[in-house]
Amino acid sequence: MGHALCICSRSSITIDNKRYYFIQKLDEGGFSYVDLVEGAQDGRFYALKRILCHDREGRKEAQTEVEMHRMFNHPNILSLTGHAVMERGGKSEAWLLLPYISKGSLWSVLEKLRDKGSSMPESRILHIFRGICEGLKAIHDKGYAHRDLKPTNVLLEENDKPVLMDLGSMNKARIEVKGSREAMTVQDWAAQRCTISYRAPELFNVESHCIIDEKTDIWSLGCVLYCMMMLEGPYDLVFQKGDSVALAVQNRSPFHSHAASLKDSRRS
Ligand SMILES: Nc1ncnc2c1ncn2[C@@H]1O[C@H](COP(=O)(O)OP(=O)(O)OP(=O)(O)O)[C@@H](O)[C@H]1O
Repeated sequence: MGHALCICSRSSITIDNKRYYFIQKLDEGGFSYVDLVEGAQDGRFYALKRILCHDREGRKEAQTEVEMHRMFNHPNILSLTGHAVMERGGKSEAWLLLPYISKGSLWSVLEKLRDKGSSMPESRILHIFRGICEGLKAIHDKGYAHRDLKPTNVLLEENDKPVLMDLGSMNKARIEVKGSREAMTVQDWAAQRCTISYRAPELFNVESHCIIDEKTDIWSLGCVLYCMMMLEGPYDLVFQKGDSVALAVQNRSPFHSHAASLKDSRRS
């Protein structure tokens, strides 16, 4: 575990005895802030993800995210350069130092194409999709599932190599549900940690006696492929219109619901 962290000046931090300069804010996730920092020694850029831990459970979750990164050494899974825990005024933050991927997320690339009225060529879709599959396979081969695969959680390197990120929702692939209380716990967890428009149907209404496994990722993978082809996810419109994604996912095929929503939005 990382240690020896201090704030040396307003604009620099030290992790594992190495100093990093703050450059700019990059993004804000649902559970974290991400800043761009530069290594004082190596001159490289890194993304510093600061996860706010409100309680012991939050600290445990952040620690799990660190362990998930450490479990993999795969070209399609984001590696972890360093890690530290910062305690301030009774609150704690877990800091994850990650290699900075300058091209940003797959979603930002798709958004730009959509804004230009362009599309992604099939060969490019297949190249990116293959890399995502390889990263996912590495996770599944170790008996884990990502659980929050979506275009904003795939970073693209300059050569379009996809890198899976945000391992904060990852857990053991096989979850045996025994009884209604356990089913509700899994369902509530999924509602918090698995993005609604990419969430597999079995996580919306978890049955009292069932096995949840890595197939949840395969559902999300299909939604990501759809998004690369259509420049929006199959349930994005349903979500934007405020309709029930849970119903759309469980009762209708995505293509059907997407086509219906498109028709509706054209009518209005
Ligand atoms: N290594 C990186 N290189 C470049 N950008 C990054 C990197 N890590 C994170 N980001 C940016 O920060 C955003 C938020 O990061 P991340 O998804 O890990 O946070 P989160 O709090 O778990 O977010 P979410 O609510 O989407 O689950 C990403 O969508 C991406 O734009």
